[in-house]
Amino acid sequence: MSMIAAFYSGKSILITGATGFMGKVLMEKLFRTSPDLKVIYILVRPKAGQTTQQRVFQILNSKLFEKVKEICPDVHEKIRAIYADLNQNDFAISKEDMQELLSCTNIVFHCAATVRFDDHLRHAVQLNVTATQQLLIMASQMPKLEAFIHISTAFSNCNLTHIDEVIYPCPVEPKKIIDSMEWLDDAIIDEITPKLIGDRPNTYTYTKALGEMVVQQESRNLNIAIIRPSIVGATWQEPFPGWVDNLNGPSGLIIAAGKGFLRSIRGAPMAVADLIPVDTVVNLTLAVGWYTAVHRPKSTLIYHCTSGNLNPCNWGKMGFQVLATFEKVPFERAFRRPNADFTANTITSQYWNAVSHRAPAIIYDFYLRLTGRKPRMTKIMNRLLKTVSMIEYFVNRSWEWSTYNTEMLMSELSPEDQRVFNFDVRQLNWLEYIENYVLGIKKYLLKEDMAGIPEAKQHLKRLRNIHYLFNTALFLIAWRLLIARSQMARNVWFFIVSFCYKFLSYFRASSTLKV
Ligand SMILES: CCCCCCCCCCCCCCCCCCCCCCCCCC(=O)SCCNC(=O)CCNC(=O)[C@H](O)C(C)(C)COP(=O)(O)OP(=O)(O)OC[C@H]1O[C@@H](n2cnc3c(N)ncnc32)[C@H](O)[C@@H]1OP(=O)(O)O
Ligand SMILES: NC(=O)C1=CN([C@@H]2O[C@H](COP(=O)(O)OP(=O)(O)OC[C@H]3O[C@@H](n4cnc5c(N)ncnc54)[C@H](OP(=O)(O)O)[C@@H]3O)[C@@H](O)[C@H]2O)C=CC1
Repeated sequence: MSMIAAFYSGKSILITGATGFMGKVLMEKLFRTSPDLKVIYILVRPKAGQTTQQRVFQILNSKLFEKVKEICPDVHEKIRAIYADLNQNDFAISKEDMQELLSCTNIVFHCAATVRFDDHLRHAVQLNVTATQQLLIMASQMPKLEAFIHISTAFSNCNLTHIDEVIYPCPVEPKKIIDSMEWLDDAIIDEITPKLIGDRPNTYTYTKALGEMVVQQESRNLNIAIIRPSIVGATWQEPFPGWVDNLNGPSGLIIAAGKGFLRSIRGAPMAVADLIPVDTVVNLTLAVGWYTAVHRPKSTLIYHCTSGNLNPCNWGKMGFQVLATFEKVPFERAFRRPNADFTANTITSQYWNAVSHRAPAIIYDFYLRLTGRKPRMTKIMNRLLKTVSMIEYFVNRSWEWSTYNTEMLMSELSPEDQRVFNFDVRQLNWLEYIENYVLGIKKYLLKEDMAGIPEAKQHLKRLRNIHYLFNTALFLIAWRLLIARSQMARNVWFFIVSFCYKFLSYFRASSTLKV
């Protein structure tokens, strides 16, 4: 019997960010391994015209929860969706709901965050810092609370190259930042943002670092742990391989490459691609919840959930495998044939941006205009290039994260728990994982049918022919213009033509002699 699964039985668990990528996988695993848990409270806001209940209904009816519904048929009754907006005071939770949360919660998993790299500092601070502080104040009023698990990111200290499982202080105290966000206007915040974030690349990593400091400062006598995952990707094994439902991290860029929009990224092929499957992160999170509650470590432990030091894979290898998978299972209706590359050189990268990204978009928009349609490709390309510029920081560097606490925890687990809550990335086969990731993107994100693969391959063949035809035409036009203008080009041209003529005459003569 798994000790971790048994621990969560009968428990009331509060999850923030349960409608997000990681939150859904966390809920799924909890229900699947501990179907006897008492209740999962989730803080949800209405979104995109859906009420909180409709959102929960949609999640439970998704492919991800198919297995859960077999194992835990009353899953609908065990989820209690509580209306909440983490941007508001007291999260806008009603008095009755707040009372219930405070008196019943045993474990808190705090996953909610804004993960946008370019979020305005005010909003990023509100969600990643102030909301964390408020949640900790709530947690301190929960008499039955056994553990509070905060999800941070391995990149919260990406300004360093070697990162230990400790909290590094930021120059300005989080409380001062929180206070200043209340009275500074947007223009001034915009001005001071680069100075505040310093050598971090964006407001996301900066506010996640502040969030960790808040956790440390507000921990009081709570049992707290922090998990720092690196780049979270599709599921490795559970509940099935390749599940993914958003465009964050590499997923959106894999689509862009597979559809032929993305042809080049300024990135170092040898830099470590520190990806970590979402089910691995969830397994570690649940193991940490158990360990923190049962063993009550004296201080707040930080767990790095990374792959680089135990089982490294670099961007070059990853990109190569992504492209190899496109050969077998191409995406439908590609704009161009997938053929992306990592370029370390800035000038080469700018050249490819102009030739392989912007020029085809302009030509395609011209074609759309000619055929009476609305041009859209330049807009798509600009957005893609903006996204690429934001991730460049992460694909041009390697980091080293120490994983002592994570390895210590692994050794504390029973063999059964090591199997059920496996977070040992040494067992991960990258080539298989990446192939399943690409397949998962095709199935669960793009919702493309496998039956369409022959047609997709046919389409790629047509694109290849158009590409050859286009290049030949372009070459002939350029050559024709050149020989019209330059004597030297004309000389070269006559030389080639006479050489070919002599070559052919020689062969004709020698074959006649043989006969
Ligand atoms: C030898 C051979 C080699 C061969 C090589 C071949 C290569 C082979 C191929 C490639 C292989 C692998 C590649 C490697 C990649 C590495 C990734 C590393 C990531 C590292 C992250 C690490 C950080 C730490 C991790 C963490 O801790 S946190 C998680 C990370 N957080 C995020 O990933 C949020 C990002 N996003 C945003 O920051 C915002 O999205 C924003 C982008 C500002 C836009 O913002 P905005 O312009 O306002 O517009 P949106 O409304 O947001 O979106 C507007 C439109 O763009 C869409 N779109 C949103 N996103 C993305 C996205 N990603 N990718 C694509 N599209 C996206 C959205 O669908 C909407 O499309 P539409 O619906 O309009 O059609
Ligand atoms: N994805 C990754 O690569 C990595 C993620 N992380 C961390 O993991 C955690 C989970 O990330 P992930 O699941 O990928 O992120 P998602 O963007 O998928 O999910 C974010 C969650 O936070 C919720 N949320 C955001 N704003 C509010 C709000 N105002 N009120 C209530 N809920 C809100 C979202 O709700 P809604 O659905 O309503 O928007 C959603 O449930 C985050 O803390 C992130 O920093 C760390 C490393 C890597």
